Amino acid sequence: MGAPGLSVGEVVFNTAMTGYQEILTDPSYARQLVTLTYPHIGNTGCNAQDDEADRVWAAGLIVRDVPRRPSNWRSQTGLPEWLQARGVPAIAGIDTRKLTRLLRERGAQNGALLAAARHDEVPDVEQALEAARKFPGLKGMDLAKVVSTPVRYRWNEGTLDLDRNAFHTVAPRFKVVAYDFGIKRNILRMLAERGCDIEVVPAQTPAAEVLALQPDGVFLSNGPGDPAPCEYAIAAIRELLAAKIPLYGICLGHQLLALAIGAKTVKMPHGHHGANHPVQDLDSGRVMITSQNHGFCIDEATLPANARVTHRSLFDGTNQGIALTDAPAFSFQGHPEAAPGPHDVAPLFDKFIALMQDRRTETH
Ligand SMILES: NC(=O)CC[C@H](N)C(=O)O
Repeated sequence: MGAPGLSVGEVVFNTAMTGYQEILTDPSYARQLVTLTYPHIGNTGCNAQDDEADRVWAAGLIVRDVPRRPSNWRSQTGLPEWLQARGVPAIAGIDTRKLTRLLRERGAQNGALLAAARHDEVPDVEQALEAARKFPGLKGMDLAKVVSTPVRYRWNEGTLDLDRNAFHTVAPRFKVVAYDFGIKRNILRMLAERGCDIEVVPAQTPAAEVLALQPDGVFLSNGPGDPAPCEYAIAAIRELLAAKIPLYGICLGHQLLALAIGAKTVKMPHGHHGANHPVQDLDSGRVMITSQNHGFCIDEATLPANARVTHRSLFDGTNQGIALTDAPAFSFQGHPEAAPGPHDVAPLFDKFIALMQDRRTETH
C-alpha cells in the first residue's frame, strides 16, 4: 500500500484507533516499524495540518486493512498516496493483532518490512531477514541528535484552531527555549497558545548558549532512541538546573531530566504506545487517560531524594512523572500535547506557565 522498498527497525504496536498521520510523522518513531491494532487505518485520509514534523520519521507501517476511500472534511489525500509520495514502505493485509500478541509475549523485536513494487515480483526474503538481524536495536542508540533541527529557529506558526482548521497567533508573554530532541509540532502549538515566544534549538546546544537567550523557561522535548547515551543533553540540563530556570520535559525530555539528576533509565519489555493509557496523578489521586509512546522508562528506585514521583502508570506501575524539590523543574512520560487527544494531561502546560510566572514575580 505504501512505497516499495525494504525497511528495518524495532517493531512497535500502537493501540490508538486513529492518529496514524501524527504517529508516522512523530520523530520519536525514528527507526521503528509501527503496527496498529485498530483494523481500519486511513479512514480519515491525510492533510497538511496534522504532520508533527516536516517528514515521516517512522521506518514503515504495518496495517490490517486500508479503506478504499477516505472520508473527512479535512482530508486532502488518501493514506496510500500520502505514503507513496513520501517514499514510506507499508504493508496491509497483516493480522496486526496476532503480531501485537507476539510482541507482548516476547518483547520488543527487530524486523524488516519488504514491500514489492509489483504483484508478480518475487521478494528477496533472505535479504530482508539478514537486514533485520543486522539492526542493532534501539538500546544504546542516540537518535535525538540525528533527528534534531540542524539550526536554531523561531516558531512563528502560532497555534491551530481545529474547529476552523486555521492557524492563529497569541500575543507572547514568555520567552521559551525549546530543545529539539525530535520535537512534535503540537507541543510548539500548545506553548504558543499559552503566550510563549519560542526559540527552537538543536539537541547539542550548550546550556550557556540557551542561557544567553535569557529565556523565562526551557522546554525539553520528546525524541527517539535511548536517552542514556545523550550525554550532551544530560550535561546541559544539569547546568540549567543549577541556574534555577523553569524546566518542563516531555517523554525523552522527562527521561533526560531524570538522568541529569543521577537516576537511571531502562528498556521496557514492549513499551507503551497508545491513546488510552490510565495514569494516576499521585497528588490528587485523579486517574487520567493519556496518550503514550515510549520504550524506555525511569527506574524509580534510582531517583535521588530531590525528585518527587508525581505520576504512575496504572498499567504496569512504571514512573510517569517527576517534580524536583530543589529546582523549578518537572516532567511527564506520556504526551500532554496529544493530538488527537486525550487531553486530560494538557494542564501540565499551564503548570509550566505558572512556574515561569512565579519566577518573574520573584525576580521583580
Ligand atoms: N516519545 C518519546 O519521547 C520517546 C522517548 C524514548 N525514545 C523512548 O522510547 O522511551
